Amino acid sequence: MSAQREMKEKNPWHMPVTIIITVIGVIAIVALVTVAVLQNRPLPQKYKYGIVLDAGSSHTALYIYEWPAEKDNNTGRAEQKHSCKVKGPGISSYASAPLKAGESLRACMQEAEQWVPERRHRETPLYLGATAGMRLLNMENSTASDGVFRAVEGALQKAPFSFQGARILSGQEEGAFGWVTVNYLDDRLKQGLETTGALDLGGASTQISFISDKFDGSESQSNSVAFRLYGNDYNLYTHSFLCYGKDQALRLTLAHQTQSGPNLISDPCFNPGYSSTKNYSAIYDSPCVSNRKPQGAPLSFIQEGKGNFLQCQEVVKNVFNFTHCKYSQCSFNGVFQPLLQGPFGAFSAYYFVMNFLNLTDTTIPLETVKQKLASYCATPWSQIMQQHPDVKVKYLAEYCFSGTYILTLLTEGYNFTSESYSDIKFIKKIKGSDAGWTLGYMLNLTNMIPAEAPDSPPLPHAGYVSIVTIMAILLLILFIISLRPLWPRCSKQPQIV
Ligand SMILES: Nc1ccn([C@@H]2O[C@H](COP(=O)(O)OP(=O)(O)OP(=O)(O)O)[C@@H](O)[C@H]2O)c(=O)n1
Ligand SMILES: [Ca+2]
Repeated sequence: MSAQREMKEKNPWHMPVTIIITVIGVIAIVALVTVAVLQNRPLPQKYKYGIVLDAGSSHTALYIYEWPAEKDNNTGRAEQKHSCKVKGPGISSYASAPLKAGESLRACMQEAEQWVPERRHRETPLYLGATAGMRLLNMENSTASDGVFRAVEGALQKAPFSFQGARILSGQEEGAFGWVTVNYLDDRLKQGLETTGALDLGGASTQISFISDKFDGSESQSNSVAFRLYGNDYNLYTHSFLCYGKDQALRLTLAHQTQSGPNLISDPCFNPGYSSTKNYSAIYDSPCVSNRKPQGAPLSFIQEGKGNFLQCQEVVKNVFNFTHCKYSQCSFNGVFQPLLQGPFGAFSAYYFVMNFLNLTDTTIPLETVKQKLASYCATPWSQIMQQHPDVKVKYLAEYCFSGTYILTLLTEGYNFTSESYSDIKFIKKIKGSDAGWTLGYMLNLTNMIPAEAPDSPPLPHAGYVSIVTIMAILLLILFIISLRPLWPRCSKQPQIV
């Protein structure tokens, strides 16, 4: 008993000095880790916002983007926080009542005031970009398009945001910014990965944009856009076909079918049993077809559906001109196009139409897709209406035409084959943000994509915390080992009998 007590007394771990040193050591290490971790902890997130109005030919939509405030041009990604569809038609339809174009935006602007925190309102940039509808109106009647711009500018200046102007995007910009959006959202630009081509189908124009290894811009400079993004150089091929959006293309096919000014056309692109009276002046009231209006045509004609996909395809082919090409290769209408290089993301009306037709799966062979579309086109109009009571009749009536137009544009126009068709993905959103030109447009105007790769901290925060903790534990172990001379030597000592 007394030997045991003696040993206890000699055990340095029971000596006050050792205990104090150990406690101080442990406290110092815990304090070191805590301070290091807290000091370098990411600051609480603050967000910035940007608003873009997409004034398309068929409608206007407002998009609100949000991104972490400290990381504008670094690692944070801008994301779509909210979107609002403006009620009514596109702003170009208000040519004769421009003030109404401004008024139409009010409801969505009020929504934007709710979605962007009030303290950020004044610094939030607001842009309006108009596309093919306003391009056509400007060609047709520039006074009217100026009037529409004045009215929408007046309405947007009243908003509490930092209005940065309303303008018409060039076709090149529309194509290029759509491509930037898709690749930015997929994180392909920052990581320097292989990029995705962008296919955008609107109501009045359509864009195709992709990187082709065979394209350096020299063969057709008007189709070339050069970028330096995150330290990588890109030479993008892009083309916008004005009048080849879905609605204008329908006018082109109707113009083709009404060349001789008949009272009745039997239209293979509409379901059997569909019948509608249309005004000649309404069809030809667009610079895309105005010069083709037949002389002495009656006021109106009756369009009757025949529902024949193959015949519809023949009618649609007529809107593409393949007779001339001054380059090594062309898509159509004498426009240069390098060899297709996928993958591709196809959005806007490509998605709306193919999604309605249940044909977004491109792993299905192209022949099967055509058969399914043929069977949709042959379905009686009464049955289609019965099956889709909630779909707008205008859209519903046009899906056979639209599906046929999309397949014809892709295969005959752009030269997609049965194999390369599967390189296309019909998409609406990427990681919660709509595919379209608006995000790319805002990123460009706010300089949010740097030309050079941003400097990033050598270690992410989690890695930093782990290393500091491991080092501190190692120090503690070292410290304990350094106290070894003071360790009790009793337990393993041979017993002397
Ligand atoms: N559920 C829907 C929604 C739209 N559409 C069609 O899709 C086209 C509009 O596509 P969108 O990308 O919104 O065109 P805009 O941006 O308005 O036109 P643009 O880009 O040419 O200016 C219109 O023809 C419209 O009839 C459709 O078929 N089904
Ligand atoms: Ca559009």
